Amino acid sequence: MRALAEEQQFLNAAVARRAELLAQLRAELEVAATDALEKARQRGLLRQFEELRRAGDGLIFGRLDGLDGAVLHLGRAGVRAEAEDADPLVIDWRAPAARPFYTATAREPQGQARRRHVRTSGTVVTGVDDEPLDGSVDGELAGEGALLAALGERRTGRMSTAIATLQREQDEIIRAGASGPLIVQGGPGTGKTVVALHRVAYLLFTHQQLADQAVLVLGPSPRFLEYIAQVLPALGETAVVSATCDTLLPGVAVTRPESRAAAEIKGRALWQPALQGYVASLLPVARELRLRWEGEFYVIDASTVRQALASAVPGKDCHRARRAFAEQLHQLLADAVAEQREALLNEMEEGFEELLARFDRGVRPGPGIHESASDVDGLLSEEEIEELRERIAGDASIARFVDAWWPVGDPGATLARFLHDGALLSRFAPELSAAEIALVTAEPAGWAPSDIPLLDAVAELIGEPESPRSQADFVADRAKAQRNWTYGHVVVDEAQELSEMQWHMVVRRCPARSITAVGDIDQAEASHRHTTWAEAVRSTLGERWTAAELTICYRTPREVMELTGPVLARAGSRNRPPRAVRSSGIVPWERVVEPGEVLDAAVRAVAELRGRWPGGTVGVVAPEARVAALTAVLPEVPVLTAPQAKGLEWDATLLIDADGIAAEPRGWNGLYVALTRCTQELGRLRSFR
Ligand SMILES: Nc1ncnc2c1ncn2[C@@H]1O[C@H](COP(=O)(O)OP(=O)(O)OP(=O)(O)O)[C@@H](O)[C@H]1O
Repeated sequence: MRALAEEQQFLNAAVARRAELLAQLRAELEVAATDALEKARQRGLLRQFEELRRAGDGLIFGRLDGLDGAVLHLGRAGVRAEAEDADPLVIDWRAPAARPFYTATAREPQGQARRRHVRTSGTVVTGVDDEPLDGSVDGELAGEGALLAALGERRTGRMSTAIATLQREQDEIIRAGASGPLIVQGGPGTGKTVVALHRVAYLLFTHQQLADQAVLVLGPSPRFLEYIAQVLPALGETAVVSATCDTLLPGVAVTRPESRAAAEIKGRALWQPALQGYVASLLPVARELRLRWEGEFYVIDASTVRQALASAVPGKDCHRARRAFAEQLHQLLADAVAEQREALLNEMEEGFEELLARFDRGVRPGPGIHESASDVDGLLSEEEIEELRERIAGDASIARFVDAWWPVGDPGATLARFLHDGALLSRFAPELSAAEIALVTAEPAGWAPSDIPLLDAVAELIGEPESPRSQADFVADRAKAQRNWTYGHVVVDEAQELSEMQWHMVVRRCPARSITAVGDIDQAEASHRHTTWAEAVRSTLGERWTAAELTICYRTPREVMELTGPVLARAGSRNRPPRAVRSSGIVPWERVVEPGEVLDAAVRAVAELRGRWPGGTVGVVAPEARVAALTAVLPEVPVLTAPQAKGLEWDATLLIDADGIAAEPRGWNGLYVALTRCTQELGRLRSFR
């Protein structure tokens, strides 16, 4: 009771101080910014304001009592004390000082005597959980009571934050350095998504420059992005773009499905060199160029053109190479004009002194151009040649000449032509068999998911014409609008699904390779053939990545996890399912029904589950062939295939026709996913076929 009153008193003070700070920030933000510096400051203030505004819920959630008597309160955002030089009233959960809250144990107390979880509802403290770190209790979990309470809560269908109950192995990944790729393997329910999103919040807090570069979060499906949507703003982050691999290219949408065979072929890394070769073959071949300038023809010989191409092309995309070549051509033409004039003058000098004198007067430079030797001998000075070059560079007919000689296609048309031409495919992708080429060329028009990374690769090779950049206020909007935006960090969830070409697309978005990928290689459902992370990333990251692992399953109760071992083995995995942290006390059940009774039995079972989990969620997972019929009779619950259920969770799952799921492509992996979606209860319906 004393503890509750003590924390209530502290929370009251924090609430009052937050209100004060919000009022101060609001007043500062009302003053219009005049210069760039002031605007940058205002953006910082706005960020602080937003963070503090959102921190109303969870203003404090924890407290550390040091062995030295020091007391620290932790919250969703930092709250400054009134006195300038005083310690903060509440420290942000991402600050280094907050770390022992997640990592201190009885064995390694890190200078702490006690960890306290403070539960609040709005501005009222509803409970405290004390955990002494003096060795009197030695649990594996940090704040076990609070964690189990959080895990036992009803699922709302939207993901919630876990800042109060993050565990040590999760915290280590969240706060890991971000200078290179980190791949996190974790079985179902081990908190991979939790870790990925909290890591984004942590990195943005710790590395302020990331707020200007934006962070990209890639998820497997729009449904999944919706599921996690409110977690990041709740964590206080706005500089984040979330997308799926299919929606990464501005203005491009997937318009058709595809076969697994086609997706597998088009996901292979071989397309990267194949597309490079094909796009390079579209470069113009050096030849003599005849250009017209102010009524005269000028000739640039083939070897000069070859040299200009050789210096313009390497290391550049087509648009940039063409711009570099055009610049050289402008100079070459200006020089040719000057030379021709010199030759003409020489000729004239020989026989027509009088004419020369008149001509010389005629080309006298205009105001602003310095007198130079040319006025004396009729030659063009360097300044005049420069002025001439500028006129050539700005001339529309010269630009048209370059465009016609060096046409740069649009990425979509370029890729479509390539994919539908068997001769080109066998020339540039010799690894493909005749049957594979036939399959690719027979694909209909329009973009399938596996075309998007190819399109991205071609777009990168071709580059962008010069166009104005988005001026949107928020960095996330600017990043989203620009295909070749360089992100400060990329997080990939369900990364096991990525094909090699999709991995290329990810790396292109962050050439510095500040990437965190989380996934479970055993839940892979996509058509590629990887069974290890090393295989999946060999073509993009090589050996240069760090591995981390999550080993504890927070979601699925022990009773259900016990069913998963044999399924995982049938999926061909050498891994063991993660260890479940808790038991629900509910034994998974199974009913066997006649084939004609599946729909009725499903309706009855869902009604029972919904009755048993009021205020919670129920999800149904079934083989694809059964989804439509089940959806028709179960309009109130999601009915999904195993791949669609990936990453989601419900209080109770009804699994229909496990054998049917196992018989689908990569079906045992799918069944492993389906079994592990529930937080409380698993029911199964089986029918004889
Ligand atoms: N430290 C934690 N505190 C509270 N809840 C947690 C914690 N870690 C994980 N959870 C909860 O456990 C569940 C599973 O987490 P999450 O979805 O991140 O797992 P996952 O590894 O991505 O699972 P899957 O691979 O099956 O999609 C979620 O409900 C999440 O909120």
